[in-house]
Amino acid sequence: MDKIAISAVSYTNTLPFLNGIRNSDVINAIDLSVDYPSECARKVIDNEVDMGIIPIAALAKLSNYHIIGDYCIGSDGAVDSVFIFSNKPIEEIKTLLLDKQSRTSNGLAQILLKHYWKKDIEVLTEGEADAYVLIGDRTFGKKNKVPFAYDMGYYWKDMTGLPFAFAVWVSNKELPEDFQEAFNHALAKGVARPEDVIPGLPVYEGFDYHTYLTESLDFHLTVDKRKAIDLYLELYAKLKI
Ligand SMILES: C=C(O[C@@H]1C=C(C(=O)O)C=C[C@H]1O)C(=O)O
Repeated sequence: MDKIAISAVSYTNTLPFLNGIRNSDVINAIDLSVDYPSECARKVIDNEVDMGIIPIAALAKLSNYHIIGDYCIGSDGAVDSVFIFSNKPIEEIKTLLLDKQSRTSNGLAQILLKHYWKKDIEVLTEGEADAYVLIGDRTFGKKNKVPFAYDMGYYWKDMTGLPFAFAVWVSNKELPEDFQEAFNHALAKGVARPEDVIPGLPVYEGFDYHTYLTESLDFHLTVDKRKAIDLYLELYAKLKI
């Protein structure tokens, strides 16, 4: 059988998964690329790959998809790498710049602004704005340096009482059952030892990888995270985007 083409997120949050995959025989059955999340989504949507860990917002664009395995990039409250950063309090912002690398958090920011902060703002994809969305490693250590930082995992939990799944493993076609099992087993091995990926990572002042990987991130795709995905997709569908 041809190798299964997979696009994985290129951020630290996915390193435990990649560690599990690379230390398992499943690596011989796949063709792996790493991309930023919106590009992972595009590759799965355009059928350039068979599977990826893709932003949940992209599920709205897939007519036929299969969630693979029991893991996700998620959090139960503050995640420490998905923010709205701003020079003024969020109550005062009028414009929001989106992050080209994101899909879920771009939608989440708009959901929170509408339903949590009850604000109608203008959304920009280019140029200067009062506030901006930023995700992934580019946020590390930034929350103490920017005047206002809003962790979207925290505000989602405050609004809904639910944890959140930012990205899930998804295929755009039915994949063999034995592959799915082996892949899920590799992911399980990786997330059982997330701290194994820390040695050698770049240092960011005020950012602790151990806390991030073992406490802030929560890789288990639980029933409540699946509820959060359904609720997010319902609210996302009602945004004017
Ligand atoms: C926790 C994170 O979750 C992510 C956020 C995503 C998005 O906004 O589309 C997609 C994948 C994840 O990388 C992060 O990027 O820091």
